Amino acid sequence: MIEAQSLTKRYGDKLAVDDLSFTVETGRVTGFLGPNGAGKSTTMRMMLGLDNPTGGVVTIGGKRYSELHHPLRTVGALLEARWVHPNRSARAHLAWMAKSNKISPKRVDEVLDIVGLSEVANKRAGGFSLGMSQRLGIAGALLGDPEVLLFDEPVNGLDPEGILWIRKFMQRLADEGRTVFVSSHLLSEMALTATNLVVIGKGKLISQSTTEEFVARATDSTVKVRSPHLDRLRPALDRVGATVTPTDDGLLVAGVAGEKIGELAMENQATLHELAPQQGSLEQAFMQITGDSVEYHADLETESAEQPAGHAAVTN
Ligand SMILES: Nc1ncnc2c1ncn2[C@@H]1O[C@H](COP(=O)(O)OP(=O)(O)OP(=O)(O)O)[C@@H](O)[C@H]1O
Repeated sequence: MIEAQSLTKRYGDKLAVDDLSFTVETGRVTGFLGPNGAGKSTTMRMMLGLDNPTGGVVTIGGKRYSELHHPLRTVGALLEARWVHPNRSARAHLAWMAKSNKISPKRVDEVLDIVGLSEVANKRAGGFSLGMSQRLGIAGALLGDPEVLLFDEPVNGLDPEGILWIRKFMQRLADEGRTVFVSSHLLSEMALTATNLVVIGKGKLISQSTTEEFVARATDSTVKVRSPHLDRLRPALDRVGATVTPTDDGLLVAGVAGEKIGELAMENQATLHELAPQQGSLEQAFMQITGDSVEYHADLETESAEQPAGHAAVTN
């Protein structure tokens, strides 16, 4: 289990992580979600003792990183910029890591096999594709057979096959009883990968819950309404304080239950052609829960513009 308590990191004037408290459970994939600059990498660096908190503490299995006797046997990490000597083979790289961490050399071939790199084990890592490099990074993280694994934006830049592989692999690690904590700014990716979510924005905790709860909380109250008499219904909805968004063929109504909308329609003699609670996507939930956070909205727009088709169109 990972536990952050009032974790804070200040860089000069910039509060990168602001009084952040959350727990990450064993045997699950927990997504660490937030837009670029939210403080995810900084938090992960503090978990790994690569950065010192300005305040608060983060522990892994009850201990700070600096207190771990064999860190690599407790926590393995794949950080964004993983350095591998380009002329070294995958096997040589892992053998060097194993040696410097007093891990049996036998483990090198085991982890190469686990990540599916056995056939290219003697090839130069410099010639590896991004997907293969990520696998090599994961092999390194697994060397000490750790209970806890941290992945910082592991699918960034990967093709669909690479993304699928990482997703399944993380699920397998969690099924083995490990704690898997994975950061991403891709909400739709997290909806498919993580059962739990820790969501942050501007260094602060926004939400900690299961992915299902996170989506349900925001989307239960959104109802699609179609009616030939919207001119009569809309003012009534406004009067009860509903948030109304016009769509191509009707309205999306938030903040008022479907039953109440039905009653308002009857009272105002508006025929209803459709009254449908919406099963929202994680993106919608995110927008609702983060409210008017400009930073998030900007990020979501960029994201939907950048994501390949099929990757963005994921609902829960
Ligand atoms: N070494 C540093 N010195 C100064 N500011 C920093 C440093 N590292 C991070 N920051 C700032 O702290 C904030 C949080 O950055 P961080 O990289 O942790 O966010 P992130 O959520 O991981 O974003 P990204 O997805 O872009 O990596 C940002 O505003 C960043 O510019």
